[in-house]
Amino acid sequence: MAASGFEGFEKRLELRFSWHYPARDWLGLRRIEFHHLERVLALVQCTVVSAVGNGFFDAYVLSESSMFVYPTRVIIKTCGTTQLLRSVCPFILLAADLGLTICSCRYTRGSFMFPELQPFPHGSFKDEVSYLEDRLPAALSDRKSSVLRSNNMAHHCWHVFTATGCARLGYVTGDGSYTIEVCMTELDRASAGRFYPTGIMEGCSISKAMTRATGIGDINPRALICDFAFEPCGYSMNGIDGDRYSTIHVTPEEGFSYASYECNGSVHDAKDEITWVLRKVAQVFGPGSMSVSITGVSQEVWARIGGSLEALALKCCDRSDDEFPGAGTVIFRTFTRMTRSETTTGGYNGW
Ligand SMILES: C[S@@+](CC[C@H](N)C(=O)[O-])C[C@H]1O[C@@H](n2cnc3c(N)ncnc32)[C@H](O)[C@@H]1O
Repeated sequence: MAASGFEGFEKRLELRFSWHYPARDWLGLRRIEFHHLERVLALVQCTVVSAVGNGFFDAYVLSESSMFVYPTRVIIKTCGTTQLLRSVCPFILLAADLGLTICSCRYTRGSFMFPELQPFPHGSFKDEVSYLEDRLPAALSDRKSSVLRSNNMAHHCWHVFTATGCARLGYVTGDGSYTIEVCMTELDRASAGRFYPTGIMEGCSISKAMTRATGIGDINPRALICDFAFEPCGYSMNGIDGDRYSTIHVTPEEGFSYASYECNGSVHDAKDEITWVLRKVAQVFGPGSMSVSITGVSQEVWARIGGSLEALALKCCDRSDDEFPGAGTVIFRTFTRMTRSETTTGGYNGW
């Protein structure tokens, strides 16, 4: 790995809100004026590079990853040396002005490639947790922080903090919805090379050409894609499909290559939909290592996903699960590319 480079691993924050009775309107947080969002993002140290919305939510591609604003939920994911947690207090205040009270907070991230470059409080998980503990209202009393470890790949640990106020604040769990977060490193060089603009792409939008040429556009053909190509390399996209979002961010530079995929879904979706999606994601990037974290699905769904990645020569080398009060179970798996001998001898080590 390079001594120093762009930090691809994102920090992700999800804040959910409930209405003060009797206030309620169908736009909720989507009423926050754009200049207020820009001020919050300035604190985090990133900007909006493009935006799209539908009847359910607004999706923003940021200079460092993405933000999704639903009527009662905001998801913000930022990479590099951004200070994501500085957005917590402003969002709580902006929501309060609209009659919304925070009822849950979830913060997740992988292990940084260059932790020494992270500004406070992101230099350590302990500082991040203290920062959140100090700023969240006491009513979010069910709290837990945990690091789900990968024994075989020390650089693929999953850091999770949750705080909920449960039913008394209107927070609902167990509705069958889930979120998948995928982090991939050591991207196949040919695949990573497609995220550098080339002369062949002249004459049409570079980002659209990347979406098409890489196969990203086929992951969910129903989704409206808002994509962005960085100079001299790099790519981000948000997909919107009804109330579902998906997002991909790519750092293609050799030595610290990284790509992430994230989407939300429901256990009531077609049985093999998520399996197909993850297979396609693995095919697009050809990662040497891949971690998958899911909140809200059963072990049975996991077994299907694992079997399908194995068929792409990715073996599960670690598993770690943890229960979070009021927030459900987080399942974390890490995979590595099989060696040639493992693929020929069927080296699958079980799920
Ligand atoms: C696509 S952005 C999104 C970050 C995402 N979390 C990731 O690393 O996969 C990161 C890539 O864009 C490149 N890049 C170029 N200009 C950038 C900018 N102003 N801000 C962030 N990334 C930029 C980086 O070198 C890197 O390859």
